[in-house]
Parts: sequence; C-alpha cells; structure tokens
Amino acid sequence: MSTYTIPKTMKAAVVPATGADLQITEVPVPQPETLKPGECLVKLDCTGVCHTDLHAAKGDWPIPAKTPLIGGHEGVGVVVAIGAHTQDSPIKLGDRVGIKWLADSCLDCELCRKGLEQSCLKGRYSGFTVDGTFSQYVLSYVRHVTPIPENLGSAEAASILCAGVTVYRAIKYSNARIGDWIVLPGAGGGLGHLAVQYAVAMGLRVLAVDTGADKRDLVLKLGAEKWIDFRETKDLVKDIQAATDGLGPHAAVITAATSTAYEQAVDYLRPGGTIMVVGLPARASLNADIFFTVTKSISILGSYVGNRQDAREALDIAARGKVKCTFQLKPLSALEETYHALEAGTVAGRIVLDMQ
Ligand SMILES: NC(=O)c1ccc[n+]([C@@H]2O[C@H](COP(=O)([O-])OP(=O)(O)OC[C@H]3O[C@@H](n4cnc5c(N)ncnc54)[C@H](O)[C@@H]3O)[C@@H](O)[C@H]2O)c1
Ligand SMILES: [Zn+2]
Ligand SMILES: [Zn+2]
Repeated sequence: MSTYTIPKTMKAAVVPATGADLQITEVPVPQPETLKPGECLVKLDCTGVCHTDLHAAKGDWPIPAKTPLIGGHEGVGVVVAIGAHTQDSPIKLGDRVGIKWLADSCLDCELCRKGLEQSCLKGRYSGFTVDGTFSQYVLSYVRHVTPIPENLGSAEAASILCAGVTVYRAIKYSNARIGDWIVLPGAGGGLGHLAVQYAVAMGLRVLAVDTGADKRDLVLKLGAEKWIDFRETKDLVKDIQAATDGLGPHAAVITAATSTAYEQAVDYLRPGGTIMVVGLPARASLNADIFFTVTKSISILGSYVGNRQDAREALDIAARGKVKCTFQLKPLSALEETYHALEAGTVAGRIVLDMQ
C-alpha cells in the first residue's frame, strides 16, 4: 500500500564482504507490492553512524553480519509504503519514524513479553542481520519502528535511536541514584556524550573519562563536573577515586570500544558499585578480579540497547530539550572517512549522514 512514487533504485553504502572496503552504489529499492504483512518502507531523511556499524563491517564479534551488508541503525524517515493485509498497524503512511538496532522481534516469547525483546531469539537487527539505514530507503517492520516526536528534528533524533536509548537504559539500570557519582569512560564519543546528558538529567554527578581537548571541552560544556584524560593520567584508579570523594564512583557506564577501558573498573568503583557493560570491543573478555568483586560487592551487568518503551522515553527526554545530540551532518559519501575517524578516536559526539 503506497500513495508515493517509489524509484526502482537508490544510493546505498554496501559492505561486499566482511572486512572489505565500502562501496557507494545503486541498489534496488524494495517495492511496495513485494512487502509482506507487517513490513513497511521508510524513506530516510538521515542516519547516525554508530561504532557498532564499524564493528559489523570489520567482523569484530563472535556472530558475523550478513554480507553483502547495508549497515546503519540510527535512521529517521517517513513511512512511504506498508505491506498489504497488515493488521492493526500502529503507524500510518506519512508518519515520521525511527529505525533502531532491533528491527523486529516476535513480541510473543517470554523475552519479548518481559521487555527484553532485544534478546528475542527471532530478533532481526538493522545493519547486521537485515539491511540497515545507509541507503535512501529501508525495509522495516510496523511494530518496531519508533514514532519521532513532532518537535524533534530528524538529524537531532537520529542518534537517540541507538546511542541515546542505549545509554539511557544503561544508566537507568545502573542503580545510581540522585546525587551519586557516575564515571563514564568513553564520555566524548557518540554514546558517551549523550550519557553525560542523561546522567545529568537524572541528577547524577558525572566524572567523564576520554582523551583530547575537543572531547574534554564538549563533556564539560554538557555538564560533566570532572574530567580525566585516560592518556595523560599516571594512575587512573587513584585519580578517579580522588575525583569522587576518595571512595570512587557509585556506577560506571563503559562505552569505550576498547577492552582497556574495562580493566580497572572493579578497582576504582565504590563498594556496592555497578559496572554497566556497554562498549563492545573486538574479541574481548572481561577480566575482573574475583576476590575484589566479592569483597567490594560489585555488580557487573550487561546492557543491550533498549526496548520499544526505552526508545520512546529516551526520545521524549530529547524532545523536551534535556539531551541534545552534538553532531556534524555529512553526505553518505563521508561514511568511509567516518569509519577511519571512529577508529582513530577523533569523532567528538556523532556524525549524522544526510540521506536526501
Ligand atoms: N551495548 C549496546 O547495546 C551498545 C549499543 C550501541 C553501541 N555499543 C558499543 O559501544 C561502543 C561505543 O560506541 P560509540 O558509537 O559511542 O563509539 P565512539 O567511537 O563514538 O566512542 C568511543 C569513545 O571511547 C573513547 N575511549 C577509547 N578508549 C578509551 C579508554 N581506555 N578509556 C576511556 N575512553 C576511551 C574514545 O576516545 C571514544 O571517544 C562500541 O563498541 C559500540 O559497538 C553498544
Ligand atoms: Zn548503535
Ligand atoms: Zn520474542
């Protein structure tokens, strides 16, 4: 079902094989008459670039992405077609919606019913197991696209759909309460700079850890109270504890894409503290000292994006102006250079691609 004119081909960034260079090329647009019930076609305004897209293209994780792959999972656009015979669609033609990492799930298994739909065994992942948003149109699913609040621009909303919702949920489950200290290793990156703002909005005191003057200036402007440059400190544990009343932070939300950022978390956290495992470095395992994890009563929790409700809450907070993504808008042709910049750690905030 569509009242829009849909072209036969579109521009897309394709990863032909794991680890291969990106190709910007013309690919077929899924046509409205081929959509199954429950599927929809979204014409994208823009899409954020998450470090996850780079991990997927490089094959960093134990589960490989599909190939050829169109990556991307922070897309915002307009619904231009809905599959025939779709029952009770929560969205209509012309609605502005977001595409997040979890493209679809069964909504009927125990995990889905309990709100852990991102771990559904039938889950489909944008830019990983199904094609994502580095293209002008994307096929998605009416039950999982996220309505975008009217007063939030598409480019402003894009990175809330992955980076925002992920850190919002991680902070929510970190057990940190108003007035507590939270340390954010990776604070100057895409996830991290939003984490600073969600944490401040929740009344937490933020110690930001990252590197370089650009990221320092950004996180202090966004409300971090203290800053440590991980490349300059001689003793990270001592400096983090000194910055947080001598006892260490109550929680750590680790969004760095390197395993070194995890190494000393058990040592610097306050007894009773929580480590939120968010950053997904390549082929990494957590090495936590068991004796101190026990005697300091440390909780170590994995946190995986967020469910549909988390996405709506994270967007609502952004729409009310409490959290603003700091981004640079670039064309799709800048994706390759964006990957190099993420690898080099030189992106403060986010890069968002203009798909029009
Ligand atoms: N758990 C989830 O559901 C989830 C969701 C989205 C992204 N991620 C993962 O989160 C990670 C971050 O993604 P991003 O898009 O924000 O990446 P990014 O590259 O924008 O940010 C990472 C930041 O970490 C900093 N950093 C590197 N080493 C550090 C260290 N030792 N200490 C402190 N900071 C350090 C970098 O300078 C950079 O600013 C990626 O691994 C991504 O795959 C996880
Ligand atoms: Zn992401
Ligand atoms: Zn399910």
